Amino acid sequence: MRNILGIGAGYVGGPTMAVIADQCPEHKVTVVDINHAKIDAWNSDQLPIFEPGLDDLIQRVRGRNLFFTTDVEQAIREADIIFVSVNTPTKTYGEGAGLAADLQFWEKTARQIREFSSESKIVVEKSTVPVRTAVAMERILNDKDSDLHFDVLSCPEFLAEGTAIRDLEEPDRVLIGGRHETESGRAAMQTLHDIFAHWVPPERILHSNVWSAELSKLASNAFLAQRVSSINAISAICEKTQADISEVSRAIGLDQRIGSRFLNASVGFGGSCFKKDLLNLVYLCRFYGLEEAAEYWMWVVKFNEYQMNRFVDRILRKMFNTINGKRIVLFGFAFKANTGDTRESPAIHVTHRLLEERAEVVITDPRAIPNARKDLQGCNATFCEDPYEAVQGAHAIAVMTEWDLYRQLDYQRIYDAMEKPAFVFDGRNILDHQGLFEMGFHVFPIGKQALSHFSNR
Ligand SMILES: NC(=O)C1=CN([C@@H]2O[C@H](COP(=O)(O)OP(=O)(O)OC[C@H]3O[C@@H](n4cnc5c(N)ncnc54)[C@H](O)[C@@H]3O)[C@@H](O)[C@H]2O)C=CC1
Ligand SMILES: O=C(O)[C@H]1O[C@H](OP(=O)(O)OP(=O)(O)OC[C@H]2O[C@@H](n3ccc(=O)[nH]c3=O)[C@H](O)[C@@H]2O)[C@H](O)[C@@H](O)[C@@H]1O
Repeated sequence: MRNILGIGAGYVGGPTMAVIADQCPEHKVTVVDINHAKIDAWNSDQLPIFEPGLDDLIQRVRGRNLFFTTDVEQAIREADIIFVSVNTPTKTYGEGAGLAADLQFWEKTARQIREFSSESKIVVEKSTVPVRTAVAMERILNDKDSDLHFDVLSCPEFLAEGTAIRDLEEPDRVLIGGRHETESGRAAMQTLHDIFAHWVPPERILHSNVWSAELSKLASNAFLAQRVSSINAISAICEKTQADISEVSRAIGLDQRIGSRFLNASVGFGGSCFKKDLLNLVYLCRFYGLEEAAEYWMWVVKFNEYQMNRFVDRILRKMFNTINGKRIVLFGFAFKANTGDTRESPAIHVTHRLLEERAEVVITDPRAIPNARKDLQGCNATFCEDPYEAVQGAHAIAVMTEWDLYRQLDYQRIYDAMEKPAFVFDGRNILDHQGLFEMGFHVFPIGKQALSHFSNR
């Protein structure tokens, strides 16, 4: 039996450690966090995050070989292997503000590990960190005055929210970056490999040097974000030319070199990581004097901002250049479906812009209203669980999140409840546009021809 510890009980730490506990019943897995309320929630029936399949998983393993605690000191003392999944947000102060990753939580964790350890341990970077962070960690951990030795491995996490449990149980790959050149480095990599080998086929467990593993994580998110910005750039030209983005996505996605996934045009990408990791990559490129590479990745972020603004500009233009006093209902506030997470959600930016135009903004979402309330503290938006109630007297609906629920609503009932002309701006292209148009709505999808009852004159 091994004692495995996870530090950080957030969107990554909680689900990741739960899957390890489930798949490795002979090991004891402990998860610690400095946030007491979060640990209390993990120990209750109201988990701190919503993720399909998570409740059942936690029921199965909690108290068996998975334990949540705030006792950092004891947990570190007992652990053989420590996975660190603390937050690494964009720095907001000093050198690199607005671009670089803020590693203060990571460094504090490393110092705690050193302080409370009386035996050598393996430390695994699960958090997304800048390339070469492991060197700093090794230097902090491997104090010259101590006989203890810490091997630092990079094992970046690739799960996506909303599908986290499936992604963890059936990963495309697990990446283990370590120091092949030393005996203890090789042994540490093998120990981590053996944990994942409980359920991940060996050909999907890749070994590399630490720097490649760290950089692969930033590169992977940069490519995914770039793909969304690329399809969104094509959506803009579709709207001008009567090409249809769904038809274009399908056509290009059938080329096996391109692939069909992740080609959905949208109001823009959100989530806690794409922008943060792109900015971090930009910072690193600049740090190494690669100005052109930095500019290249910066454009992915800039284009995403343009796409969100384009969406609001269109609402304004189509609603006769004024939305002052008009009730606009956002269908969805989460940054994607099947999560309550709203970090960097395009809905936040869209709400602020609509409020600047003095619209009356009403927000509905099946999971994200508690987070939306926090994001919009001090703003004049209202929240409404029931979409039918939200649309009473509304002038427009803007679909922000691709929840299935919104496909299944009774749109005739909604149309009847709204002011006329009634507008739909589908920021996710999930609704039946023709059907809505036939009911009387004026429909504005992304990257497709508008279906409007007004003549073009
Ligand atoms: N959210 C996601 O889908 C993914 C996130 N990542 C990366 O994983 C890392 C964590 O992300 P999230 O789980 O979303 O963050 P999160 O904010 O949900 O969770 C981080 C947790 O670490 C805790 N923490 C901070 N310092 C601590 C300390 N010294 N001791 C104990 N606990 C401490 C915080 O209280 C918080 O609960 C980030 O680097 C992120 O880039 C990677 C893949 C997916
Ligand atoms: O490092 C991370 O945090 C994670 O970031 C993303 O996962 P996540 O942000 O949870 O969700 P995605 O499914 O990637 O969606 C990100 C954003 O892009 C948008 N998106 C995605 C796909 C698409 O075709 N179109 C589109 O607009 C989504 O709506 C969402 O706002 C990556 O997919 C994960 O591999 C990675 O581990």
